[in-house]
Amino acid sequence: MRDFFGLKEHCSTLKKEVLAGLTTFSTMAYILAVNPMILSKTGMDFNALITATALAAAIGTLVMGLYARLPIGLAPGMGLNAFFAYTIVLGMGYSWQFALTAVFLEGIIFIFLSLFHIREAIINSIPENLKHAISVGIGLLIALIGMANAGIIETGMRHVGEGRLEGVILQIGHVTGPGPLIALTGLVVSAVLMYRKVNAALLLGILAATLAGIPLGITTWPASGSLISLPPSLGPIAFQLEFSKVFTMDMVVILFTLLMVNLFDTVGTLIGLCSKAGLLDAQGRIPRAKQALFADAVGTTAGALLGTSVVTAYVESASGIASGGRTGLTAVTVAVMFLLALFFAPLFAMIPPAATAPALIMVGMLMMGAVVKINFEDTTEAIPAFLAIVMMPYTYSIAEGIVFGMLSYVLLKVFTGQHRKISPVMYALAVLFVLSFLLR
Ligand SMILES: Nc1nc2[nH]cnc2c(=O)[nH]1
Repeated sequence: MRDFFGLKEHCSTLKKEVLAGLTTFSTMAYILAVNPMILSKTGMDFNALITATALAAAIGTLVMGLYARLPIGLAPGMGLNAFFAYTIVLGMGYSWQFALTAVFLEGIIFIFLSLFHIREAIINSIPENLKHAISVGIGLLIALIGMANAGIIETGMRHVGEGRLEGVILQIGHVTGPGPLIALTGLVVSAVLMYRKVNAALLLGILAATLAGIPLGITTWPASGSLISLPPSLGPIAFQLEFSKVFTMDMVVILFTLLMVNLFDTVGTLIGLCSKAGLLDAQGRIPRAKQALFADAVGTTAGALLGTSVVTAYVESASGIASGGRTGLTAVTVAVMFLLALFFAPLFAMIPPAATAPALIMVGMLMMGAVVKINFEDTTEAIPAFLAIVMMPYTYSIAEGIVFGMLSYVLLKVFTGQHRKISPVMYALAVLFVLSFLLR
């Protein structure tokens, strides 16, 4: 097993990898509660969605661990589950069965794209500075998710004179409330342990925050009184595809959106995570990229059959990488935990979202470190990098950040006479991005 995962070659140990897997799982586990909450808005069965979410995550992550052998966890993505529920079903008026069919077709197209090396060509065409910018932007985005989960920041209103109120996108939350208080407690615990080079720093921060939530009343014992239960049946949502409206313009637009967002989210996440783990090769390429993309595609296709939205590589995997995870064994641990979670749903539901916030915030800080590698002297490099960085948290989307970074890169290089620095793949992507804006 040590040879299969290459533990020695990566200077890692069994203990380190399992701990890393537990850390990543603990930062991803919220999806077991949040994904069913979002997708059930379409009328899908909530309990069946818990099982579908856990199984889809386990399948995608297992392929990542055993086939791509990378320390990355997969689960239904938070951007595309909202697109599934709020845009396709509630906005455009389609059935959830139609939306699942779109996800299924997207997964199949992805499998073909990864077989023909197209996705790798796209990944490898991204310029060096933008790759660093992607890591930094993802860091800011996941710190933002953590801060918002904990209630340290929130949307709100401010006075603009004469008793009038105006909406503000972000403001400080009630930092003395229970959520922010346990998050800040966990943050201090994690930060001190990280300084002392304790591998489990992030996991222990989550544990400390969860315990701190008991006296404050936000960590509560399950209503059933038991921490163990049998997995809910998949019956109401599995294998419910509906092919009657496949050949429509709406399906083309939906498929194009799913493909673009999934592709760039996955690509950005893989680059950011592998760079953090020190796994990129001398040319800055992802090891076993084809297999990693395949894991994503298989997870999505299986997920659609089980009854959930697009499965993607999770940026939260940075927490396990930060605690030492370097090989597929980390991912296998995450997958096993998702399978176990099927029986311990009440236990995982006990961890309040605020308690996972410290890990997300600390990981954001670690990913920000790549900022020193960006060339800020040449403005045709610095401006695209800056746009990619800030647009990720501002739009709450890794994919949008990459689009802004890549489009501005192509435009600036062309208008400053440096068009030779742009590869044909970059030109093709720029055209596709413009098209995707026009089709929205
Ligand atoms: N990369 C990535 N990470 C996530 N973590 C939670 N949701 C997502 C997502 O949609 N993409």
